[in-house]
Amino acid sequence: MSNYFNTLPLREQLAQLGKCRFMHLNEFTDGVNALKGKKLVVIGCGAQGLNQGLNLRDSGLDVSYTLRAAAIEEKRQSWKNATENGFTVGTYEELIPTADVVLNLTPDKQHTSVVNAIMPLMKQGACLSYSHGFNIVEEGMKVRDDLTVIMVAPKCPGSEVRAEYVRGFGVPTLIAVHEDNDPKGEGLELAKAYAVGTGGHKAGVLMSSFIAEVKSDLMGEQTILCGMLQTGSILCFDKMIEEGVEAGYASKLIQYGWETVTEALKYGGVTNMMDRLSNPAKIKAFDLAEEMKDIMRPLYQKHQDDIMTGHFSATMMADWANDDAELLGWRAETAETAFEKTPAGEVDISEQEYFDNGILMVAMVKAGVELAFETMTSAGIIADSAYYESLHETPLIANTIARKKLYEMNSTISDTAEYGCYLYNHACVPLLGDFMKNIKTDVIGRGLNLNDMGVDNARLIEVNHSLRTHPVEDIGGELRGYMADMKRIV
Ligand SMILES: NC(=O)C1=CN([C@@H]2O[C@H](COP(=O)(O)OP(=O)(O)OC[C@H]3O[C@@H](n4cnc5c(N)ncnc54)[C@H](OP(=O)(O)O)[C@@H]3O)[C@@H](O)[C@H]2O)C=CC1
Ligand SMILES: CC[C@](O)(C(C)=O)C(=O)O
Ligand SMILES: [Mg+2]
Ligand SMILES: [Mg+2]
Repeated sequence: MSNYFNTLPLREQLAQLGKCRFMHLNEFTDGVNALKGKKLVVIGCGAQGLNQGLNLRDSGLDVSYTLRAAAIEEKRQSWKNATENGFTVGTYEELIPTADVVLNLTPDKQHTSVVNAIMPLMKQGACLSYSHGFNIVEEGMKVRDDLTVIMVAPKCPGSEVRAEYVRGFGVPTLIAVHEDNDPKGEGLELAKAYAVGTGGHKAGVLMSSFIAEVKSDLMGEQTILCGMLQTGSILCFDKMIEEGVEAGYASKLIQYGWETVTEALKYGGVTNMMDRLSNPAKIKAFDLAEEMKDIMRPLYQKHQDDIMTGHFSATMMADWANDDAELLGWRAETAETAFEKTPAGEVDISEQEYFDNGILMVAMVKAGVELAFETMTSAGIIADSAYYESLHETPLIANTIARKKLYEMNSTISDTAEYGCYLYNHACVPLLGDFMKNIKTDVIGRGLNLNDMGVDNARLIEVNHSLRTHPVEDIGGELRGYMADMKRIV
């Protein structure tokens, strides 16, 4: 097996990267019909497996779980997740031969061995589905010619896939059919029905390609979504402690601050998040973000370049072959950071105070979202997809930090995202070292404390214009518009 993307001619690589079309609700009038009466067998019952399975069953589909033998014998957490929710659980030999659709929801590292184990057991003409295309695109997995291969990738953590469905809505989802494996031409109909079953069609479905999904998903998770929030948490906390801010206050400001400031992002993009600041604070955050964008741009470009060339996947796979030594080392190191070990204090922080005393955090979110979006789109990722992988998903990841800090974020996301997050963090903390030397508590911890809130009109107009005309705001306004429309329909 070798990197599939790298085997394609350039024009085909570009065509696949640029494949992305927002699908309208009227393209889903057939609902889950293409999957009705079919047997869906999910492999793995973790973050995505459990939550997607619950939604698909509630949408009237026949869902059961197959787990590796040891998980069943030892009644592991995955076995408990499935059985306690009333699902049938069986071994590969018992369930895979009965499946019309096999949903591979095991960690990416396991895909080659899992797919090789189940392929000989799969029915002639059945369908194999993924929620992330790493195995196909980066490892070059070849799937039996008679099998249809699709992808249905929710653009959010598994917990939100379920929570949004229960609220009567869904999460934006990217679907794709592997062009080498669509023998009966039914891949798209199956993927659409699956997206309806998870509720994704209500929030927005992008019809894309395995390649575009992998190259954008990896980029988002490594940089703004997880890497930047981890780096920002560590740097902001350490700075506040160095400057004498009370530790419990500093811990709380960060743990809940990301969630609060990105809630504004969710409703009205970067513009609305920045509008929550006073005029002098907005100009300060804007300048800090511009400075950080200049410092971090080469790092964002390196991550995107390494993802495109396959350097990133080769590096991570080398770690897989080395018993995850780097991943486990970084995980242990994160658990020992001062931010992680300092509990949030019993102190009240109002919603507005998170903005006023977290100007640097707002600037970090702005810089990270814009850089990730700019870097992805300049590499050929379509704006809709880049928006979901930068701005849209940031609040969903911030929610996990509010629950249980970086531990919760890194255990909720996939192992692939966790590895990329640490990789980014290791490069970004030293990169921002000199910048952080000039940071004081006026922008993190205590606020500007100005007697005169006046600003120069011309400068404010310039800043507002720059915020409102950034391309992430254009596509964001359009896509959030679809989501608001659909919320009214539900
Ligand atoms: N985490 C997320 O929110 C997102 C994940 N994805 C993608 O979804 C897929 C699943 O990821 P995620 O939900 O994070 O995975 P998890 O780590 O949460 O769950 C993995 C499940 O697979 C089982 N498993 C692990 N190793 C094996 C193995 N060798 N053979 C069989 N089963 C195994 C585990 O059970 P046990 O160990 O008990 O056998 C567990 O039930 C990945 O492709 C990921 O990239 C996509 C979008 C978001
Ligand atoms: C952001 C990380 C993610 O891509 C996701 C939840 O979408 C993952 O792989 O977990
Ligand atoms: Mg993702
Ligand atoms: Mg991912």
